[in-house]
Amino acid sequence: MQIDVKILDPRMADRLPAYATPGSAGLDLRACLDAPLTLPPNAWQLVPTGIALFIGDPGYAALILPRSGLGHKHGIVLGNLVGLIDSDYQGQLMVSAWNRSHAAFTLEPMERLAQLVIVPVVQARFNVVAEFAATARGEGGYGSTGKA
Ligand SMILES: O=c1ccn([C@H]2C[C@H](O)[C@@H](COP(=O)(O)OP(=O)(O)OP(=O)(O)O)O2)c(=O)[nH]1
Ligand SMILES: [Mg+2]
Repeated sequence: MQIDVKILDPRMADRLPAYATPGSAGLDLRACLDAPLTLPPNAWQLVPTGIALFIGDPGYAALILPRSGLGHKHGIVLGNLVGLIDSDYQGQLMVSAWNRSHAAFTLEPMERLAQLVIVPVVQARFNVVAEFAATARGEGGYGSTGKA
């Protein structure tokens, strides 16, 4: 599929998100910063990416996810845990960078900070009923099927 993109910071012109390998699901997003940004332990900050996407089709959305290496090795994850980009959003993609570790971490300008995944979406309509059709599970949850 094709998605319209705006380059909001000229430095992004030759750094547009790209799939690193033919099988990649994620597109890396960069920290479009003018200077290094140090996040003390347990600090978070909204980081611009320098680009805007317009997905345009309500049958799709984008998710912003942490990068595994940064998250596991340095504790740099997302302040909102997962970012959800609506198909009608046209503003700059922003990444809430959260340093959940006990050590300060410095983000360098243009460093790959997080990743974006395009996903299909179903918009549901609700049908109000008094009773649901019976199922084997019914209202059972939270371990109701046993341990083994
Ligand atoms: O990590 C994120 C999460 C969201 N957004 C943008 C795109 C999204 O479409 C919009 C709104 O996000 P969301 O609906 O999750 O936030 P909200 O707090 O419910 O704001 P709103 O009232 O604008 O819907 O903000 C980002 O740029 N980065
Ligand atoms: Mg919202």
